[in-house]
Amino acid sequence: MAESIAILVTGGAGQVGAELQAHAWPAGVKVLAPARSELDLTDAASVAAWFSANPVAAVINPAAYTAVDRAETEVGAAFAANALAPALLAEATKAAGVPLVHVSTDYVFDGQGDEFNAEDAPVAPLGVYGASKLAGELAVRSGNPRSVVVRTAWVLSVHRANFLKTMLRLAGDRDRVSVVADQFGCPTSARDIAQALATITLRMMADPTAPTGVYHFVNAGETNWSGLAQEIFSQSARHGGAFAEVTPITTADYPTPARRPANSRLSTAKITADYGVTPRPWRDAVAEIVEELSNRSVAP
Ligand SMILES: NC(=O)C1=CN([C@@H]2O[C@H](COP(=O)(O)OP(=O)(O)OC[C@H]3O[C@@H](n4cnc5c(N)ncnc54)[C@H](OP(=O)(O)O)[C@@H]3O)[C@@H](O)[C@H]2O)C=CC1
Ligand SMILES: Cc1cn([C@H]2C[C@H](O)[C@@H](COP(=O)(O)OP(=O)(O)O[C@H]3O[C@@H](C)C(=O)[C@@H](O)[C@H]3O)O2)c(=O)[nH]c1=O
Ligand SMILES: [Mg+2]
Repeated sequence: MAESIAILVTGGAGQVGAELQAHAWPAGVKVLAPARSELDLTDAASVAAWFSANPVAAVINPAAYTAVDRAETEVGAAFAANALAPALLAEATKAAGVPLVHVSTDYVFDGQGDEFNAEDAPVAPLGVYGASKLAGELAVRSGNPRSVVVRTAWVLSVHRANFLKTMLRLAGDRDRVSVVADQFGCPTSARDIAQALATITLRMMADPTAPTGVYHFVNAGETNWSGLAQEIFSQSARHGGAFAEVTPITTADYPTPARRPANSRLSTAKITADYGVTPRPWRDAVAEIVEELSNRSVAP
């Protein structure tokens, strides 16, 4: 039997990391998802030791510090995970001669205008999280030219904490939820991102001349957080789950430590053209996640 090929997936307990582990990889591909205790991404010695003990054919890096508001005060932790760790992974993958596929965010943009942002639109993060993720992008691109940075946005899944699960929890004990209606973007299933990352990674492993650089991947269409909340509740109600009326409010009505972009829309034309990845509508992704959560909450 042929030996299997290993891929390192960081942040395996996160939303995207969990979906990458659950992904149906081709026979012969094995995913390694070490715990923090085995691989400390922010420690150069730990990263070097792990790579010398574990030969891999590619690295996918969804690990990140994702607490947007807390990052405003935990600047060191945000930059360690979001900028230093990608720099160390870029160095290690460059030395090993293998591709690095890194995950970034719409929060690198300041959210001017109302167009779908292309990959080369000017970046200007509004907060520490976005600034740390931008530093990570630059470290990846300069540290390993055989790399792809995939920016995504508004990630939803059955895993961990995310906006969808927060809304269902809030609806469990109140009839009405106030949600901002002046920040626009594209909700995205962590499962769909994992699929896109797998497609890119396998192609890069097979073809050293595969396209590199920055790509956007989000589900198709657009909404605002208030519209997303309404869709979550109407899907949930269909399954007999929690429901709340949504009161649309402005950003000014919902003060937070970190500023967020008013326009987070991302254009996906480039990933479709170069990698043949075509996102499904965001409502289909929401429906799948709400259904999966509602099946779980039904006692067997
Ligand atoms: N969530 C979102 O809405 C969006 C996310 N993104 C990006 O997508 C990627 C995936 O996000 P998502 O899956 O939601 O993230 P999660 O917050 O769900 O998971 C992040 C994972 O990274 C791990 N991690 C954090 N810091 C470190 C560290 N220093 N060393 C090792 N592991 C670490 C966490 O470990 P632990 O389990 O111990 O906490 C966790 O498993 C990230 O790069 C994020 O910036 C982009 C746009 C939107
Ligand atoms: C819980 C809640 C949030 N909101 C607002 C706050 C914010 O503007 C918006 C979304 O709330 P969140 O806390 O999910 O937002 P946030 O954590 O900023 O989500 C971001 O996470 C990072 C990691 C990313 O990379 C981004 O793409 C984006 O998904 O909704 C309300 O208006 N009402 C509410 O009851
Ligand atoms: Mg949040």
